[in-house]
Amino acid sequence: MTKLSVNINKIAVIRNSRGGNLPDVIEAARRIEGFGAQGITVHPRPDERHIRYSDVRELKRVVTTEFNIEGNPFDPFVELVMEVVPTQVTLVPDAHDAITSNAGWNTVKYRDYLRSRADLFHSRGIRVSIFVNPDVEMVRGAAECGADRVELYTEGYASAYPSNPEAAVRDYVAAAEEARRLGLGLNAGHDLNLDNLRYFISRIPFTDEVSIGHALISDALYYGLERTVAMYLDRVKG
Ligand SMILES: CC(=O)[C@@H](O)[C@H](O)COP(=O)(O)O
Ligand SMILES: NCC(=O)COP(=O)(O)O
Repeated sequence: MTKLSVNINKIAVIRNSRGGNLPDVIEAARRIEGFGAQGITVHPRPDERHIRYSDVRELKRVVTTEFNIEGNPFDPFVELVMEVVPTQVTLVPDAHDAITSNAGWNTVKYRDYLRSRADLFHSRGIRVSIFVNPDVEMVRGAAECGADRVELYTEGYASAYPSNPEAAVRDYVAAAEEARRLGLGLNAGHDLNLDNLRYFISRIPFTDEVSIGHALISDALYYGLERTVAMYLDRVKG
């Protein structure tokens, strides 16, 4: 079964636009779990433009499903994750000024660095996922780093899907099969949405988890949060 982890960054964006605590990201996380999502994802960025480090600490106290923290393992991020001890940490190679994640790791070039970070997180029992492009060499590299899972960066899939779904998913199927052959778990995320999600899952049914934020929170403006979570849960059934 593929789990749906809802990325709540965008709820924090709205809150931060006015100061105060509306909408309340903690209450939103509680409701999202109550509506059936199997995980909560946050991606605190160094400028704290959406999720703040203080949100992450508070969320740890209320999240009862899988808690996934994403980010580049700079020292302050590592300290936060080691303190909070989420279910999973997803290592993403974001530049400080990146608008959003725009590439996976080069797991060959950064093998020693990633391995040292993975060892550290494992020492607290935290599952480690490494964000990679759909490239079998990068999946093999992630295994060499000691990752438990890879997260396939699905922006390329999402942008190519409308014109040719079969071509869009091809590299992802190959990367996913390599991950499975190596005994790695498989996550996927970025720009997944109500249109492209079912096909992805139908082609890679052994996907362990998808993390979805931007489209899901946008859809919630049209359909409401409860109905939107239900619609995404329906899509991940394949
Ligand atoms: C890792 C990833 O794919 C991103 O989608 C990210 O988690 C979203 O971050 P933003 O909400 O900052 O765009
Ligand atoms: N790991 C991807 C994620 O958490 C959400 O990405 P997006 O749906 O906001 O593009």
